[in-house]
Amino acid sequence: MSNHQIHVIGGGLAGSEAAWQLAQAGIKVRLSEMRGTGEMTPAHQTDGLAELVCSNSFRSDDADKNAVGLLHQEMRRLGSLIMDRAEPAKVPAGSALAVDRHVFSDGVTRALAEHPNVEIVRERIDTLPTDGMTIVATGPLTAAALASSIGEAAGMEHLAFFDAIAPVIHFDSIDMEECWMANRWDKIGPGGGEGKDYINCPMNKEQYQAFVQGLLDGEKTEFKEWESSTPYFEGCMPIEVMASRGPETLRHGPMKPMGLDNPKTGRWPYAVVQLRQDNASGTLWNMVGFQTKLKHGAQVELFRTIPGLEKAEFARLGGLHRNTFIQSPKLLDPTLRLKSAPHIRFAGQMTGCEGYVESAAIGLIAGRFAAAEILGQELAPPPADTALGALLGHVTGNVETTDYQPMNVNFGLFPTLDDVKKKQRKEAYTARARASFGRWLGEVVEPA
Ligand SMILES: Cc1cc2nc3c(=O)[nH]c(=O)nc-3n(C[C@H](O)[C@H](O)[C@H](O)COP(=O)(O)OP(=O)(O)OC[C@H]3O[C@@H](n4cnc5c(N)ncnc54)[C@H](O)[C@@H]3O)c2cc1C
Repeated sequence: MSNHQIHVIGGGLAGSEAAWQLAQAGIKVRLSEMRGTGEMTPAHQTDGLAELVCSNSFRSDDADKNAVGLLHQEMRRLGSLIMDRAEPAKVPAGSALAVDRHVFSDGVTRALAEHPNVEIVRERIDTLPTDGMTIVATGPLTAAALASSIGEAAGMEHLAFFDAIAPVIHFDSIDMEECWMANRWDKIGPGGGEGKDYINCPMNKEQYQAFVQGLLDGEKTEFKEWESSTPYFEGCMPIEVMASRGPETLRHGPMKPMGLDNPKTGRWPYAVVQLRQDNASGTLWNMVGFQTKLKHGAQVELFRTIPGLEKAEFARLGGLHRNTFIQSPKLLDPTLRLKSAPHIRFAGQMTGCEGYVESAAIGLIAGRFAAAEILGQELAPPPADTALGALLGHVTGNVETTDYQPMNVNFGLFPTLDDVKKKQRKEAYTARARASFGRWLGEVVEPA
């Protein structure tokens, strides 16, 4: 079958889902996957499509109280292959959806191999196609030649080789009695304002020393050899690496107290942890300079010792891995097409979503957008108050971020519901999303 109508590059979570959506819409797909030719990414271990490279969990399956559970539900309503093949591969994991990774990957591979509209070709693609409709879904570990071809098309400065990420916290879990808003030296930023852009969490000497010790002692994620060859970005050094350089290093770096008068004491604290607004609505706040490779459990335990963050809820925890992603809000249009070359769409983690489910979800909607385009139909993006719409908004720039970084789906990406009591807010978000998603589905034209 060489008369394909679309070329999907990468048979991971996103590419498999995109290919499935297209095939189900009656479109002939060529799906190129380099594994199976003797090539391997540094993290994959098999030739199977949609291989899960690390944990075997799709996280919470609770569609009433959890944003990723809601995303599962929306994907199921759209006939997701990933969600469908997860079902028979399920292993017990409480309220989470976890799978036997081999059963799961075999199921996805078989479904695509048996589909009459899909041709799976084991080949490595080294350059972005100059014509023909294409979806690029080659993931965070995109092979080097294609990564540099993408860099040329996207502008090299837009292709990030990402290393460390800092945690992001839900605003309504921060104790603002303990913290205060201020800029260093009360400086007014370029965007104007009152010089009160940052949330500052004060520490005394004992708290600081215990915190530094906690960083040094905390359990770290071990990295494979390949990660040691990926250089850190300037200014993106993991915090525990800085802490290991000396007890005062952090007090002269990201935890510097200078110019930050605590209104309770009228003096600078011994050290300060600063949080910077991460989204336009102010529901998410980023821990400035706190990129880390501490294990997730160790991060939660240690960061909750910071005054004001005792009850912090994390929208994202810090992490470190090689990650190729593009500055999607700048480069892509609302249907994930590269503005400078609209025959190319991007999908999956390449677009700056984070996680298996999110990558598959962006693959799903990229497949649907491409199918609609080929069939001459209109497909409006899902509404911003649905999980899929909120995630797509993060990727395509409907939600403004001060610094575009990969992110899991979470309620902080949804339009706010301030008039609902905090206890009932999660259910209110999901109820609103379900109604909105249902209305949108009503408008989606399914192919005959
Ligand atoms: C080390 C590591 C650990 C992770 N752990 C987790 C975790 O525990 N939980 C979680 O939710 N997420 C995790 N992630 C994130 C996870 O990888 C992604 O969320 C998800 O797999 C991305 O889906 P994707 O389809 O975008 O990319 P992938 O699933 O990586 O698929 C991309 C595919 O493209 C292929 N490919 C690459 N280059 C080419 C080329 N030039 N030509 C042809 N094919 C190519 C690859 O072989 C691969 O099959 C981890 C990521 C990494 C790197």
